Amino acid sequence: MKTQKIGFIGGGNMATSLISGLIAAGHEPSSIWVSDINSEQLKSLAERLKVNVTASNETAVSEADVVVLAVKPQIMRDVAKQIAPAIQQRKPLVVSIAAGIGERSLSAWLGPDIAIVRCMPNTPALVLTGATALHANDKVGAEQRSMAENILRAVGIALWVKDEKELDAVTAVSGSGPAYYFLLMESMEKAAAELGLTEETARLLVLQTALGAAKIALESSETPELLRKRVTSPGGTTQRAIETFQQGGFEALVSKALHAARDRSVEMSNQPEFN
Ligand SMILES: NC(=O)C1=CN([C@@H]2O[C@H](COP(=O)(O)OP(=O)(O)OC[C@H]3O[C@@H](n4cnc5c(N)ncnc54)[C@H](O)[C@@H]3O)[C@@H](O)[C@H]2O)C=CC1
Ligand SMILES: O=C(O)[C@@H]1CCC=N1
Repeated sequence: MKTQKIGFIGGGNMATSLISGLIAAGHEPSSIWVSDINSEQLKSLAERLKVNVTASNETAVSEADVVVLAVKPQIMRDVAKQIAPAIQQRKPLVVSIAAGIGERSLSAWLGPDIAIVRCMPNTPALVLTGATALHANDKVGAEQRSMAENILRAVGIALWVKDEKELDAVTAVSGSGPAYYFLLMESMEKAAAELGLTEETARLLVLQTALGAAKIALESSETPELLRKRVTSPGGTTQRAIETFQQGGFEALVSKALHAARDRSVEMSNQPEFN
């Protein structure tokens, strides 16, 4: 894997996370190419990460065994059509991280017989704690599957899903998920301030508690429900808070929010510009 040449089309937030992770995992910066229309972004990537940069998407493709499409979904069609001749010539593995763009659309834009892996990463990739789900089209061979998996594994966990449709649920759970936890952190910090704690104390207690809860849940063989019950002394403070959450419809609201995100993902993939 370490000798694979990887071309990133788009060098923004997610691409920068992936590239940082790949380099931290031992991938040679000299075998990574990044193209972007933003010259400042390219300059910063070249200086900080010592990767090859270019303003030409075709050049990034022509150097690569794996091409990672990391531009916004809204411009994916134009970018894919622009690089299609270079892709057809080289036939690299194409890995797309764009939300809502289906393999059928990518395949139509890039031309026939292209091995495509579509995936949904999340922003904790930036701190090497990402969660990504991947799906491969029927042109992807075993070696290419492990190439794609290795790229995403460099920034966290990577799991395959059988059906491309599952990526809509994945988007609702882990793609958007960091924002849900941030919302809970924001709300807890505000409430802690109302209870008289300083901003700094509130922030540190909320963040360390989130980290501790995630760590204990990951390291324990017990379910979150059981772990919650362990914190909840009968008749105590936690019980009072949990009852307040449940009386306010917390679980139903979480379910409604995830369904709404999943439905939006489906809706986005049906938009004319995504097809
Ligand atoms: N931010 C998130 O939480 C997640 C984002 N994604 C997906 O990752 C992709 C990238 O998102 P971000 O990195 O957050 O966006 P970003 O805006 O930080 O990066 C996109 C980059 O593409 C560049 N670009 C624009 N037009 C271009 C062109 N014609 N050719 C080459 N480069 C061009 C921009 O200058 C920018 O640097 C999106 O498709 C998004 O759906 C996936 C999972 C999570
Ligand atoms: O909000 C969005 O549409 C993208 C997909 C997952 C995270 N951000």
